[in-house]
Amino acid sequence: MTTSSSSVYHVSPSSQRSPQAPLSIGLLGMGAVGTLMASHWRQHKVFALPRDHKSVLTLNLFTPAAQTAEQQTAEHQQWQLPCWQGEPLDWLVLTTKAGDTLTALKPWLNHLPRVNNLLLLQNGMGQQQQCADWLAQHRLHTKLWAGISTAGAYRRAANNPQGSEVVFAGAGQTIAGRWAQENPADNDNTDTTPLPPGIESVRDIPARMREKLAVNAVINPLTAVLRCHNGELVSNPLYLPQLQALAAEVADLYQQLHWPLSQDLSERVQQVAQATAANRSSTLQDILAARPTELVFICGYLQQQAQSLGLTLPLTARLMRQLSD
Ligand SMILES: NC(=O)C1=CN([C@@H]2O[C@H](COP(=O)(O)OP(=O)(O)OC[C@H]3O[C@@H](n4cnc5c(N)ncnc54)[C@H](OP(=O)(O)O)[C@@H]3O)[C@@H](O)[C@H]2O)C=CC1
Ligand SMILES: CC(C)(CO)C(=O)C(=O)O
Repeated sequence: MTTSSSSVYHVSPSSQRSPQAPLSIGLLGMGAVGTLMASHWRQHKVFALPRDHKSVLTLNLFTPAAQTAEQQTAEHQQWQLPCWQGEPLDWLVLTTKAGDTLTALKPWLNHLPRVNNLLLLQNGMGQQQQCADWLAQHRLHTKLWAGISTAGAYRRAANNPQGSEVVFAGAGQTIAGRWAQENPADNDNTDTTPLPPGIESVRDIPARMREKLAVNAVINPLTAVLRCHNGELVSNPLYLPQLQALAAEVADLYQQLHWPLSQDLSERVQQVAQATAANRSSTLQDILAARPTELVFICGYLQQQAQSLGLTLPLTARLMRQLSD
C-alpha cells in the first residue's frame, strides 16, 4: 500500500489492502477511472452498473512497469464484477463524464433508496447541483458527495475478448467531501462517514473543486484550440501570452464571485502545464477521438456564473465558439 505521511492514500491499482471492514460499493461508469477504482477496491464487495444491465462485467487493467513503488514488472489484470441488482450499497460511485451524470443515474432510480452515499467522482462543476436537485425532486435521502482525482488512466484497444483495456497512467490524489449546496457555508462539514479506501475526506470540497476548475478552464480550451500538449502552453512564446490573458480573465471572475484562489492563477496554470507537459489535456483527447468534451461543465459553468453577475468572459466565449465550429 502506498501512503503519504498523513492519512492520504495515493491511488495505485490493486496494491492497497483495506484497513476497514468490506464495504458494498456500486460503480456507475466503467471506463478509465471506474476500472482504476474497481481495481483499488478488490477487497470490497463491488458491483457494476453497466448500461445494458448485463449480469457480469469483465474488466481489464494494464499497469506498466514501475508505475507503483512495489511493482517492478508490467501487469495485466482481468477480473469480473457482478451487476448490481439492488443490494444495499454503502457507496455508489459515479465515474461517467460530467454530461452523462443524470442519464446514467435515471435507469437505476428504483434501486437508489438502497444507496446510503452517492459520490460523483468527475471533473467539472454544475452536475453536482443538478444531481442534488434531482435527488431532492425524487425525495431520495441518499447523501451526495463530490470528488476529484489527479490519478491518470485511459482506455485503449486490446487483444482480449472485450477488445479494450484500461491503462494505469499515473498515481494521484483523490479527495471527496459532502455536497449539500454550492455555497460552502451550507455544506455539512461534520459528516464522518468513512469514504471508500484511497479517497481522502475534505471539508471544503466545493472550494477544492473550484481551484481545479480554474486550472482546467485555462489549459483545456487552449490546448484544444491550439491542438498542443500541455507543456507547449508555457514553452511556446506565442502561446504563453494566451495562457496569461485567459488566466487573468478567469482570476478576475473568481475575484468578483468571492471565490478565493490559493495561488496566482497564471503561475498555478504554468506549474500544472509544466508538470503535465507531455500530456494531451482530456479535452484535446476527447476532440481527437470525436467524443463530446466536458467544457460545458468547465468553461460553460464559469460563463453561467459570470452571467449571473451581469459579466461576460470574452476570451472564454471566443474559445468555446472556435471549438463548436
Ligand atoms: N481518465 C483520467 O485519467 C481522469 C478522468 N477524470 C474524470 O473522471 C470522469 C470519468 O473519466 P474517464 O473514466 O476518463 O471517462 P471514460 O469515458 O473512460 O469512462 C466513462 C464511462 O462511463 C460510461 N457511461 C457513459 N454513459 C453511461 C450511462 N448512461 N450508463 C452507464 N455507463 C455510462 C461509459 O460507457 P461507454 O464506454 O459505453 O460510453 C464509460 O465506460 C470524467 O469526469 C473525467 O474528466 C478525472 C481525473 C483523471
Ligand atoms: C490537469 C489537466 C489539464 C491535465 O491534463 C487535466 O485535468 C485535464 O486534462 O483535464
